[in-house]
Amino acid sequence: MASPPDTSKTIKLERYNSYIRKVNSTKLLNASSKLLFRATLLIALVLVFFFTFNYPPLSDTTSHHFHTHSHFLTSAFGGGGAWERQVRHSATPRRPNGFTVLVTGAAGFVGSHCSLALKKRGDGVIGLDNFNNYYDPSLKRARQDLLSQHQIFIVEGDLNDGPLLSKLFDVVPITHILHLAAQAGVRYAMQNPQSYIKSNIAGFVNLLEVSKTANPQPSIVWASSSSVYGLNTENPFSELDRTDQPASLYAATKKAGEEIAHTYNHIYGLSLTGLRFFTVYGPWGRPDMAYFFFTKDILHGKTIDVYQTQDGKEVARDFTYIDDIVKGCVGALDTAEKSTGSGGKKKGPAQLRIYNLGNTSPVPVGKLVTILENLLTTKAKKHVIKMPRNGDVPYTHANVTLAYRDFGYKPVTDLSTGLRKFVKWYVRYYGIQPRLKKENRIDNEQPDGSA
Ligand SMILES: O=C(O)[C@H]1O[C@H](OP(=O)(O)OP(=O)(O)OC[C@H]2O[C@@H](n3ccc(=O)[nH]c3=O)[C@H](O)[C@@H]2O)[C@H](O)[C@@H](O)[C@H]1O
Repeated sequence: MASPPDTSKTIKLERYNSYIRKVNSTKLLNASSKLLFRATLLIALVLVFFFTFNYPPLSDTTSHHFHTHSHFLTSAFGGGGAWERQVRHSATPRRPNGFTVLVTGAAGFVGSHCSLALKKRGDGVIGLDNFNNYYDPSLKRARQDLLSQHQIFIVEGDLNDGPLLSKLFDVVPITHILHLAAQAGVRYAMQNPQSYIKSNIAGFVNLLEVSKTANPQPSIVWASSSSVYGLNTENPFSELDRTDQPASLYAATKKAGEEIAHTYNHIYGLSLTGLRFFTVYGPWGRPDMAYFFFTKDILHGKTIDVYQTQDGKEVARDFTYIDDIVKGCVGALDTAEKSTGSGGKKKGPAQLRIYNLGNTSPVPVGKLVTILENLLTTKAKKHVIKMPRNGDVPYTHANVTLAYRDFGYKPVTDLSTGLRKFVKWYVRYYGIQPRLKKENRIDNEQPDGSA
């Protein structure tokens, strides 16, 4: 009888094979679990990276945080970009201890003149302007060209764009803000009230919101207005007077600005200086102002409306020449103390100031017209009418004692001299050659209107 097959070997072989199968499946299991683990880790890392640097912000502070990262993102990836380089080049001071000034409204009348003055003395200047069409934007573009000839870059954007403002603070260490962007114009407020709320209230608050979280906080000088004196009769107007009778929405939004400034100074320690400008005029001025459109209308033989008060008196303004205003703005910046807050909390009381910047010698509008007629050697067609109830006030007259005391503000340009410079600029800019008297002919004037 054949011996039974030696199954022990078979069993061993089977056991060995099953062992090998187990080992292989364990190896396979290990390999695939390692692969799975690495894939999970990679996905987790990608998600962490995405949500850290790209998740849309939920709030302003987040957006500030977000923009810090997004800035990090661009620079981390070497994405400094042409825009950031332009901003930095424009904002870098060229003098020891120079300022880095954000000038809002830099394509505007006062903003462009101040930007040039600050840049020429070696401060860094970065402009912000939305180039709106309240008046002919081509004039704003022409001012922009003039500034770019002096290496001043204007960022095209709106005061209400929080992320953009935060980004600017991320890109350059702004030490001062000269806040001149606003919806100006006393009479226009009756046509477009919302524009005054958007720019003069919401825009200002947005700028203050970004400033309070900046580290370090900037010192802020901003444009208030002589119109806050409204229907006051005590003159000359003093900063110590009550100012609770605004005659226009424009004036009310500027007055509100002064109260908002007090609040952000009190809570967050922002250093704030308000400047009450008195009917500023000069080369590169605003076409919506009487001295400007009177010039245009006289040259084109159009009738002009010369206002009188309700009781038939002459209407007067303390017309202030742009070069004097620029000195006032720079003086206010130079004497502005540092803000005392950081990270949205104040460490101590901060400077809060208000100054009149006027010419201290009001002139009736009729006299302004006479000066223009002489300069243009053209008789005006005048329509003398009662001042419409459109927010206008009978007169303004500035007491500038405080500005003189604190930063040596001293206006030196009378209306005749200032209007002569304005007319010289006007006829050159618009390519008009009226029958100007010899002394008014264009001679050695600089492109920016300075003699
Ligand atoms: O100090 C300010 O804070 C303001 O100044 C400026 O306002 P105003 O002083 O009203 O200047 P402006 O309009 O040039 O009228 C000049 C004179 O002409 C009279 N006027 C005006 C128009 C007209 O058709 N006829 C006329 O007689 C008119 O009654 C007035 O007496 C800025 O526009 C304003 O943004 C704000 O900055």
